[in-house]
Amino acid sequence: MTTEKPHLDRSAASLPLKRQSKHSNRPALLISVRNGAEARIVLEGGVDFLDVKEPLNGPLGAASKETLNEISVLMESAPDIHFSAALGELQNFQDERNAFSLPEEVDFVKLGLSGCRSRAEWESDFRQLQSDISGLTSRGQLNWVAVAYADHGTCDAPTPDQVLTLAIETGCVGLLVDTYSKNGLSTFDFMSAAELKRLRQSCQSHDLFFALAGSIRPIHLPQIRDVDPDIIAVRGAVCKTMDRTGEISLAAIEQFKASLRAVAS
Ligand SMILES: O=C[C@H](O)COP(=O)(O)O
Repeated sequence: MTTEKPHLDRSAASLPLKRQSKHSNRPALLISVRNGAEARIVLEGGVDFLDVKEPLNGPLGAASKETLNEISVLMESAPDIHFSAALGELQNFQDERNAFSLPEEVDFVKLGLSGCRSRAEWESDFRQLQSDISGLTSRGQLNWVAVAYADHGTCDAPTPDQVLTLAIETGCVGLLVDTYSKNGLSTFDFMSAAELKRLRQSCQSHDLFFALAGSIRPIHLPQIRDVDPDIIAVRGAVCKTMDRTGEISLAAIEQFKASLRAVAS
């Protein structure tokens, strides 16, 4: 079992978070969990960001209020680990709005933009939602992460460049590139390392962090080293049999972290 100390200080979540992990010569690690049992395993394995989502509800499927509350209690004893929550897709949020609740321990939120590209008002809807959610939470400030889908063409989402512009204009703290269709294809099946690197550089010049997800596997780590993201975000890679709808395993976390260290060294 690794006892590696998480190296991001949640008290510094107000940023600049970008490049905080660089002294360790590897990107920060985000792992998405779906319940308290998985959160315990991830906290034991060591992580920089604990993210909560329900994979059966979509790539950024929101978890239930009960799950978020259960994990919030665990996060009280992990003050140096960032806590993020997926809120689902902007196009569905109105339906879910009445049931919406966010524990105040959550530092980062992310929302998908599938179905938005062909809607003229998607940017104003995003802004409106940011402001509505601030009003619905007891937190004074939430850190928003804009999500670009590498397979935007298959889910009618804005392009990564359009999402980056939105992120800059709406005060997001970071940009996450992920995949919408969790069907075995990875971000690298849709975008080259050079394209991702260019996005990372644009993020850097606008003081945004750049996070990379999308069925990332150890085989992608050499390309990822080239891209040099601030954060690598995974779920499937640390699940038993690498099935993101399955259970997270401590052995898989340790193996993935060992691969990360090997590529970084
Ligand atoms: O936020 C990141 C996602 O949970 C990544 O999930 P995945 O590795 O199964 O594509």
